[in-house]
Amino acid sequence: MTPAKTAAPSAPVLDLAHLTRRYGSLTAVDGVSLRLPAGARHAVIGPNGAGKTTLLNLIAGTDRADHGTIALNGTDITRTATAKRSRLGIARSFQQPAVISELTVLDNVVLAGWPHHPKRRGAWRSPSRYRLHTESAGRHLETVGLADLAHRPAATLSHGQRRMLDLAAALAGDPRLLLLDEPAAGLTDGDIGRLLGILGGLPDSVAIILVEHHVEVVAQLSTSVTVLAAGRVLVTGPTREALAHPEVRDAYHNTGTTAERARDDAAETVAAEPGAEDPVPRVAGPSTTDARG
Ligand SMILES: Nc1ncnc2c1ncn2[C@@H]1O[C@H](COP(=O)(O)OP(=O)(O)OP(=O)(O)O)[C@@H](O)[C@H]1O
Repeated sequence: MTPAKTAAPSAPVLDLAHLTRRYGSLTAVDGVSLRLPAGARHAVIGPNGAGKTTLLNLIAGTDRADHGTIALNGTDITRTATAKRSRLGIARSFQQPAVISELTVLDNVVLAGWPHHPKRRGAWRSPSRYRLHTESAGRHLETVGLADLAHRPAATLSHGQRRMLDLAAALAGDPRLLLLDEPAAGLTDGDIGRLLGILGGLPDSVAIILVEHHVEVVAQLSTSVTVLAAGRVLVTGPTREALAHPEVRDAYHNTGTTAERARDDAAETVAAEPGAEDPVPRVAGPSTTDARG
């Protein structure tokens, strides 16, 4: 009997090699290599149009790379369909929360978790199976603080609550890798505090890649950062060092208002940390970058 092929225990949760995506003459993602260990808390930042969302799309499978490879837990998924990637453990939230307003809060999460459930067949025909789905969905709503609103139509939620529901839906498949696209966008300070608490409380079994302009969120949640500029990796390294890197500040300084704000936030955040006056910058070259923080 041939033993089943299993990934080595040390296999990174995600291994991107020379990932490239072109749209006509524009190279949106340009030779990005990145290796993330299990349980990583990794942020991707950069100016508008740097290729951050495109990178998430390539990892999730909603867009295809022209060149390069993607491995999840040691398995090549470069050509794997989006739905299968999702069943393999990749989940994502969107810049605009993907919430179905006509459904209840609970049923949004039930629906998101349904393709992942071992007893998914016939869920809508069997009350007992539907109950299994709702129990699991209820736990995710508790995680994001929406359990009390489970039976309300999603249409009645505030923007912040819709973001939390989108997060609960992403968690519904018990992902190994969670891709978050600007989860703090449009949130109040109170909502951002709640978001930080929720994401900070997720178990290490869930690795997170966070695309975020809000640098305080990046500084608090991530242990490592990749800075993209024009599709290329400008810097990858431990969060404090990456945010303090002079090229990062320059890159942000030369772009629009969001980037300038992020630069200023970064400077303040870094300055507030002990030893911040001694950053040890590390610039990533074109070779694979290990993002252990
Ligand atoms: N489907 C597409 N067709 C053509 N060009 C695209 C497509 N998707 C993205 N682009 C272009 O690729 C570049 C990278 O876009 P992307 O959305 O990944 O940047 P981003 O870093 O996420 O920006 P933002 O911070 O504004 O969300 C941009 O110039 C964008 O206009």
